[in-house]
Amino acid sequence: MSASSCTVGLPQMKDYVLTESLGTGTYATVYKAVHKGKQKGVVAVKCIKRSRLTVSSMENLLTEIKVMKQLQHEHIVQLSEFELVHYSS
Ligand SMILES: Nc1ncnc2c1ncn2[C@@H]1O[C@H](COP(=O)(O)OP(=O)(O)OP(=O)(O)O)[C@@H](O)[C@H]1O
Repeated sequence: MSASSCTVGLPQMKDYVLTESLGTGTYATVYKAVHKGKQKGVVAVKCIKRSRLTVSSMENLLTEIKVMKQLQHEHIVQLSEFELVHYSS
């Protein structure tokens, strides 16, 4: 899959170019992205809207990240990394 050159309005990340939206959930939008260094190829980047998080949903999210980091299974998406980025939408 190739990266689109039009990324206006998409969150900017240091190591990834976000190319298109894949879907939106309660707290986040998930984008297709390409690793700039090409080592990781095409990935899904989940961008969580901080303004939508309550204290308890933030705690749930941190627990989810902790658990996802430990899971390794062929039928479960592998969490690669977690990064805190500020952007205006
Ligand atoms: N790894 C992925 N690859 C491709 N698309 C994805 C991936 N993860 C999520 N998506 C898409 O993005 C959407 C939003 O995902 P997200 O995890 O934010 O919410 P959800 O779990 O679907 O819903 P909710 O948070 O409301 O329970 C999904 O419904 C799916 O369409």
